[in-house]
Amino acid sequence: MYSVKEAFYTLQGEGGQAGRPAVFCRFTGCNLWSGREQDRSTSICTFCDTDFIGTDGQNGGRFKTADALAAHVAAFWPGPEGKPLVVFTGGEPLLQLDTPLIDAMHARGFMIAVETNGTIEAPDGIDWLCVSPKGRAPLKQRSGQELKLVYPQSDAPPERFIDTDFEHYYLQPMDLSPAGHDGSTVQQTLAYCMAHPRWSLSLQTHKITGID
Ligand SMILES: C[S@@+](CC[C@H](N)C(=O)[O-])C[C@H]1O[C@@H](n2cnc3c(N)ncnc32)[C@H](O)[C@@H]1O
Ligand SMILES: Nc1nc2[nH]cc(C(=O)O)c2c(=O)[nH]1
Ligand code: SF4
Ligand SMILES: [Mg+2]
Repeated sequence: MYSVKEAFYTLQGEGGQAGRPAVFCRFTGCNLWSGREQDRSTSICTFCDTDFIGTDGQNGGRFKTADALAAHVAAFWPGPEGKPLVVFTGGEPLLQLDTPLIDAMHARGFMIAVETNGTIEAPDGIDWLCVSPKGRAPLKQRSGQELKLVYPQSDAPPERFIDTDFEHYYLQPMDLSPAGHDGSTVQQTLAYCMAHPRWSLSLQTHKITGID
């Protein structure tokens, strides 16, 4: 059984695939925060910008089989043009994404991208793995296509992650508004990138353009 908060067609907003049309499938639940505001400040991950509780979002639901969920996701791709892309996110997608679902998406011609916090080792077969380490959480998944660290995090400085094996290294400014703070972290982040040029800036472009 898979629990999905929401599924929708949009553009990937972040990282190395930013701008690319994709179907997003957001799984319910996370291992680093309950999703309840009263637990935010005492959680390992405190700055999350996402509602991942329940199955009540747009096109959300519970799916008994990998094939049923793959068919649901594939139905949002608009037609035969281009290589279809699905982004599995959450919550924490690696609590639910498994080999049968990977195989069912590949069987439908999809490239599979995943956004994970890196605390759970990824299954084989993911085509674009984005790992985004969180605070003091141990990093188990140390390779992939991109490491995309939200910056700044006092418990997770960029220096801690240079001994990993990713094709691309991004710093993404922390959006402080979900936790009720104002102020921009963009200038701090671009200054760090310019001083440490192994890192590139990732902006959350969907928030700039106003899409999901
Ligand atoms: C909501 S998370 C879901 C996937 C997974 N649990 C993770 O943390 O990578 C999706 C992406 O949004 C990023 N993110 C979450 N809250 C953010 C915030 N307040 N500012 C900037 N990026 C944020 C995460 O680091 C991650 O790269
Ligand atoms: N457009 C868009 N791009 C995204 N990239 C990662 C997202 C996520 O929440 O995982 C996200 C999202 O929520 N929307
Ligand atoms: S690990 Fe990801 S989904 Fe979980 S609370 Fe943090 S940003 Fe949100
Ligand atoms: Mg998001």
